This record gives sequence, C-alpha cells and structure tokens, in this order.
Amino acid sequence: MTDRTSPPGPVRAPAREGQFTHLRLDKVSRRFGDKLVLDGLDLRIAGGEFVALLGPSGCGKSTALNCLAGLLPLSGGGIWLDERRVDTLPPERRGFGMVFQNYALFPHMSVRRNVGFGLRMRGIARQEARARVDEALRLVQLAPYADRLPGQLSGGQQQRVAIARAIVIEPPLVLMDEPLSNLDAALRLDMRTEIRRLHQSLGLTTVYVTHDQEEALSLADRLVVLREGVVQQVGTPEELYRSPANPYVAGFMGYRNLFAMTVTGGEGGHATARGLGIELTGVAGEGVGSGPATVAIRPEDFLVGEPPADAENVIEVGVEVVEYHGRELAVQARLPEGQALRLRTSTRVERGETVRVWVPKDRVLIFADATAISPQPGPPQSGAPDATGSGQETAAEASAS
Ligand SMILES: Nc1ncnc2c1ncn2[C@@H]1O[C@H](COP(=O)(O)OP(=O)(O)OP(=O)(O)O)[C@@H](O)[C@H]1O
Repeated sequence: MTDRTSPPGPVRAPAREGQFTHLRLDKVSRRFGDKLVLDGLDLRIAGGEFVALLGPSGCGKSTALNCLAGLLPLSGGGIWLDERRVDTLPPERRGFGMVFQNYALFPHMSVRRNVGFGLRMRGIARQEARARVDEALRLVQLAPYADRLPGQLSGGQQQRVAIARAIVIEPPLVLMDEPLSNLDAALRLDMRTEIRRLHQSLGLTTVYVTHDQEEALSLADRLVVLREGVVQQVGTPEELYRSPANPYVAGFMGYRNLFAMTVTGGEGGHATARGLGIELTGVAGEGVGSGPATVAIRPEDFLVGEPPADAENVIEVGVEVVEYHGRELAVQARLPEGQALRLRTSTRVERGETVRVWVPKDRVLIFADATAISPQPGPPQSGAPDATGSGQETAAEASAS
C-alpha cells in the first residue's frame, strides 16, 4: 500500500479543530512496583503524523499508549500538546480517540448508539450528533449496519465501528492498540488500507501500537522501536529497513539471521568476521573493530547454486527443512558448526542436500553489539520474508543473551 521508497509525509488534510503542531513526550517513565516499564521515553510527534510504536510483547508499547491516553498516570516526565501540558489531565479532558484490540463496544447498543456514545457524553445536540454519526458510519462504510447490534457484525465490521466511534469526536489524536490482531489475514490487509485512508483524508494524528513489523512499515510515517521500555531507533520505514541501528532493530526489520561472530579485520567501510565455521564480509556498523560482533543477513539476500567467480561470502550449508511458498522456497539450512541459517530462494533445493550459497557483502550488516545469538533450530520462516512478527524470535533471542 505504501510506497516504501518515498514514505508519506505528514499533514495531508486541512488542519482539524483542536489540531496541534507537536505532541511531545518528555522523559516519560512508568513503573509497576520495582519494574521500570518505560524508561525516559522522549518522542516528538508532528500534527498529522502516523507514528507506530513497534516491539515484542512486554516491551512497554501499550503502557506508553495508556500513558498518552491518560489511563495510566506517569511515574515521571510529562506529555505536552504544543505548550499545553496534558499528562495531568484525566482521559476525558484530553479528548483523544482510542481503538483497542478487543473493540470494546457496548454489546447492548446498536452500532449507531455505540458510535454516538462519545458525542452524548460531550453533550452534543441530538441533531448534530446524528449528522456526525451518519458521516462517521459513511466513512467506515457501515451506514447500512447502523441499527444492528455489535454481535450481529463480523470482526472487521466491529473494528470499523470502534474506529468510527474514535473519529466521530474529531479527536486531535487517535491512539490505536493492536487494532487488527483479532482479524484474519485478508481482513487485516483491507483494514490496514482503511486506517491509512482515514488517517490521510481526515488529517488525523495517529499513534499506533503493534508487534507486527510489516503492519508498522506499511502504515506509519515514522516507527519507534522499543525494547524493555527504551527507544532503540526512531525513523521512517525506509531508514529503519535500510539502516537498522542495532541487531535488535535489524531482527525486527527482517534480518532473521543474526550470527555471533568475531571481527578479524576490515577496510573501506567493510569488516570481515569469523566464527560458526564460516567467514563473512559485510558493511561495518558504528564502532566495529576487532572482537565480538553480530552479523545480520536477510533470508532473501542469499543466492543459491553455483556461485560466479566473483561471488562474495560463499558458504556451504546443509539443507534441513524446505517449505513451499508459491514463487519461493523458505529454507532452513545448517552452517558447518550446526547453527541454523534461514534463506529464501526460487532455486529448487532438496532436504538433505549440501548447497553453496552466497551473499553480496553490501547485504551483510556487521554490528559492534555482540549481544545477539544465532537463531536457534526451528521451522523456517513462514509467510512473506518480513511477514508478521518474523523478526520477533530473533529479536527475542538477541535480548535473551
Ligand atoms: N498493571 C500492571 N501491573 C504490573 N505490571 C504491568 C501492568 N501492566 C503492564 N505490566 C508489565 O509491564 C510490561 C510492559 O507491558 P505492556 O503491556 O506495555 O507491553 P506491550 O509491549 O504492550 O506488550 P503486549 O503487546 O503483550 O501488550 C510487561 O512486563 C507487563 O507485564
């Protein structure tokens, strides 16, 4: 849906009433007991921007969103809409729209009454409220369902009701917490397009929480990758995809192969690393010198077959698992010392075969951070190369070591 080479810029629709220039999170912290779940989160979001908070389960995404919404008090720091401090205000005075994973609709109220609930609470006159509800239902293409109860709707339709309810109050900020997780794959794609369309056409500012890297990349103007409550990297989808700051972010951006190796030399912006019975040359990240490092490679960057004479990074691997994925095969192979290597190829390979694979050195990233460990034995990657949560195990493995 999104053209990745030119990420969509913020602010496309006319400014909304109550719109702000910047939302600022200033050293926001949140503790639960002894546990610091958000640790000094600094973030600046421009009005009209779509920002995704991305990270694995437990990294603090929902906590950050709930702090923004006013559902959780901060343990430290502040939240500002331009010059106005909002973290001291109760949720209803912030007036943000919220969409949750579980829809949170009132089961006994019709779609129309659910959508109009926030307007009734705000004392909006009946006639105006009705017109606004009609318009919101039209926007989410649910006008024909206005008189149904939520239980008479599909999951996707219920989520549209939740979205209509959030936007009908014309909030300066819409907060979405994994709104698509309960939907099936096809519906998720449709709703993703829908959310982006609404965001653009209404000029909303949206903060969207997800653990799904593909969802974040396709929806957001900017991504914020969180790890244990600490921001790892903030950037456009293209920046994060092309230049992840560390192995953890790389894991999220589809670098499913994270190898703990040792740098033995290097020149001209490249470094060479040894370990696991192989040698690899790649782009040297900041601070890479001799010593332990993490080498990151995307499964789809390997080439398979008889390497040309000038092929870089040629290695021999034993094919262990082959999954058919239409145009491509998802393959799990073993390095000489037994570590798993994941690759995707349209070249036919068979289980049990020993094959030569190679990867151009400019497709290999070498990080000074040596905390990643090699992916553990397991099934090959499923779905698209960077499909839902595909980087998660590797990121989790990275954080586990
Ligand atoms: N009310 C609470 N009391 C104690 N600990 C909590 C509470 N809410 C969250 N936590 C802890 O804070 C951490 C972050 O939780 P949070 O829900 O923000 O993570 P998340 O990244 O949104 O994960 P998920 O995607 O699973 O919702 C977790 O370790 C969680 O157990």
